[in-house]
Amino acid sequence: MILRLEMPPELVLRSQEMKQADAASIAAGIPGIELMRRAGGAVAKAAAEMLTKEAKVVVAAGPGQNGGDGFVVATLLVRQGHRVSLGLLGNVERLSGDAALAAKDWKGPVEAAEDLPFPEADLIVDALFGTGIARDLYGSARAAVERMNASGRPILAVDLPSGIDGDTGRVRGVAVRAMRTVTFAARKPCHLLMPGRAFSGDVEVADIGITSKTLAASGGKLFANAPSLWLDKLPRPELSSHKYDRGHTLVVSGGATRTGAARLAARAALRIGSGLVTVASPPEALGVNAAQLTAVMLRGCDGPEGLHHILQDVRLNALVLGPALGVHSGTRAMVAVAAHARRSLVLDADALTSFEDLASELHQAFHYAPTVLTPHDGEFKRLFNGHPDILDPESKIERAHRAAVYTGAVVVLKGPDTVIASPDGRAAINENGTPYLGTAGTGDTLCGIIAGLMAQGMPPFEAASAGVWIHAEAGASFGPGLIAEDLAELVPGVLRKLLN
Ligand SMILES: NC(=O)C1=CN([C@@H]2O[C@H](COP(=O)(O)OP(=O)(O)OC[C@H]3O[C@@H](n4cnc5c(N)ncnc54)[C@H](OP(=O)(O)O)[C@@H]3O)[C@@H](O)[C@H]2O)[C@H](O)CC1
Ligand SMILES: [K+]
Repeated sequence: MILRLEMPPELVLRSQEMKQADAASIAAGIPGIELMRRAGGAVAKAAAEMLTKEAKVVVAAGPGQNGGDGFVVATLLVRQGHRVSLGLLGNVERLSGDAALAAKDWKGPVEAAEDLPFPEADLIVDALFGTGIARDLYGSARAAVERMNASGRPILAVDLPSGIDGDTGRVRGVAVRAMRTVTFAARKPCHLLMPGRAFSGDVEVADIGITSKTLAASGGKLFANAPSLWLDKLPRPELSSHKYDRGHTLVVSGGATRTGAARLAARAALRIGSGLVTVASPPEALGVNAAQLTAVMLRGCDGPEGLHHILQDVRLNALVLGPALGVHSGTRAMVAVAAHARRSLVLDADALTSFEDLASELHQAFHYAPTVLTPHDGEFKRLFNGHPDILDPESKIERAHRAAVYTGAVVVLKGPDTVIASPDGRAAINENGTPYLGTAGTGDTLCGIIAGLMAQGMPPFEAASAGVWIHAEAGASFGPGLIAEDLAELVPGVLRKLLN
């Protein structure tokens, strides 16, 4: 992993934002047809890398500008000596704008997409649909995609695989399974969100002359989660700093038979650099915890009143609440005490599901307590049951964003494509997840990492984004056989790569 500090965060643009960037570039003097020629040129270059001379390329073009790109690709590949057949969904007279201009450059026959010989192709170029897909594919559009996939031949997708929704990554009925995708100027959410990420294959971003300034003016709040987004805010211990400078994380433990989650979170908080870590344990679990803790300290904590008493110590500046606390009013009362204590909070598991059907109690509840919620899909659905305005959006980014605005907390909506959303509109999509993290207790470890970063002063959005990335990187560095107990011990290796 080569980390260059000067690398700016990678912007991800939604379809509408991309259209604005297009228009701004055209207004700044780059004709649309020139953008299309550059886009097609980038695809043709990628295709040529995948082909031997004389190879047979089959280009499937659609009725819009994505199809226009396809005409450009076909024209260029013929000039490079390849055998190219092009089929169009719809008829060429109905093409408009730049696509019509691109079609004029194509000197070969325009076949019907339905008749294209996909099985004979050395390479199929998918230029049916891009960001303009407006509904589920049906009829001849659906048939073309199904025949492309059935051919078993390698497919190079233009901008994004046809049938994938650019903003949500969802399959609109059926979608092309591409080996490779060439997109333009910036990646779209579908290249990072599942299943769009899987359908896109290897994604290459081609520079077609749209400046980063134009992109930032058109988008600017959606990012790929990577060190470039938060490395500048990652705590770096100074020689002079001592443990009290690096915060004090408090993890509230469950009852005598449910204490492991708190210890996993506590160990992770220590490993990520929290100066001190304490487990607040119910009296009946003190013995169990004491027998298994060393550098992590231990205090008795009897319910919400006990927590209120402990929090008189203002040095306790970050809390983890939730894992194994139980789904009941006592847990809700603990959350209320923590929120009023104005410390950094990470709420997970039972601290979330205790508010099932009571999400209104979390409405704007965290103004004074920098808070991160870390639900997986199931917990999210239970927590916001009865809030269709939050649950309904098809976009995972939109759901997480609305939950963040509603609660006032940063929301980490976990999955293979975890989305981190802030109430201020920023969001990041994580893509270094590994299936090996799907084992008991890894969520507890993530809570500890995020809380430990906030204990050291990292703001909640950056702490959550960095925590998700570091957590996944640690899991991926271990691979098969990973169990939650391994994760915290793998954090130092990831920190070394980040901080050296
Ligand atoms: N800077 C850039 O990113 C550039 C992008 N380019 C390419 O432009 C496309 C976006 O082009 P657009 O025309 O907006 O959209 P599409 O080509 O993806 O498709 C729209 C047409 O498809 C029809 N449509 C939509 N859904 C369906 C469906 N389910 N079944 C059948 N037909 C469908 C739609 O017709 P309507 O009936 O909905 O009006 C449109 O005709 C982008 O992806 C890039 O590839 C530029 O070329 C270069 C710069
Ligand atoms: K496409």
